Amino acid sequence: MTKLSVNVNKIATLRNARGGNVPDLLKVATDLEGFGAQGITIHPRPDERHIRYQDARDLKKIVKSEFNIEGNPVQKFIDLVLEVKPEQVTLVPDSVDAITSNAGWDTIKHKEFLTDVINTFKNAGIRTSIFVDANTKIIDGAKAVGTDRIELYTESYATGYFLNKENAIKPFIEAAKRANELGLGINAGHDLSLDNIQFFAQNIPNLLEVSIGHALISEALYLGLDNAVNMYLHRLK
Ligand SMILES: CC(=O)[C@@H](O)[C@H](O)COP(=O)(O)O
Ligand SMILES: NCC(=O)COP(=O)(O)O
Repeated sequence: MTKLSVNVNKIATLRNARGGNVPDLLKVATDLEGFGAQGITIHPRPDERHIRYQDARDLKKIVKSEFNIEGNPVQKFIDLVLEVKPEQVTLVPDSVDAITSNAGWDTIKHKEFLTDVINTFKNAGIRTSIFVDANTKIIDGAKAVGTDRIELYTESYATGYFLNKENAIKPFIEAAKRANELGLGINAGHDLSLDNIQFFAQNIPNLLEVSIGHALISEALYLGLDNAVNMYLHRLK
């Protein structure tokens, strides 16, 4: 079964727009779990434009499902993750000024750095995942740096889905096949939506987890959070 982890960055974006506590991020996270979400994901960015570092500490106290913290492992992020100790940390190579994540790791070029950071987190008992493109050489490199899992960066799948979904998913099937051969766990995320999730989950063997934020929160404006979560769970069965 593929777990659904809901990324609550957009709830924090909305809250920060007025500077108060509406919507209440902690209540939303608890309610999402009540609706069936099997994980909560956050991606604090250095400018704290949505998730604040304090949110990570506060969420840790109330999240009962799997807590996943994503981000670029700059020292401030590493310190936060080691303090909060989520179940999973996902390393993402995003630049400070990126609007959103826009690339996976070059696991060959950054082999030494990734090996070092992954060791630090694994020694602290935190499962590691690294954000990667669907490329078999990069997956081989992911194995070499010692990560427990990879998170497949699905933007190209989501963009290609409406043009030709068979073509769009091909590299992801290849990448997943290699990851399975190497014993790497497989997560996926970025621009997954109610439109494209079922085809993805049906075609990727041993897909352990998807983290979804932007589309799910947008869809919930029409459907409500409870319905949106349950529609994803139904498509992931
Ligand atoms: C790694 C990934 O794809 C997501 O975490 C995405 O980057 C969400 O971040 P934003 O909400 O800042 O776009
Ligand atoms: N890791 C991907 C994630 O958390 C959510 O990405 P998106 O659904 O907001 O594109």
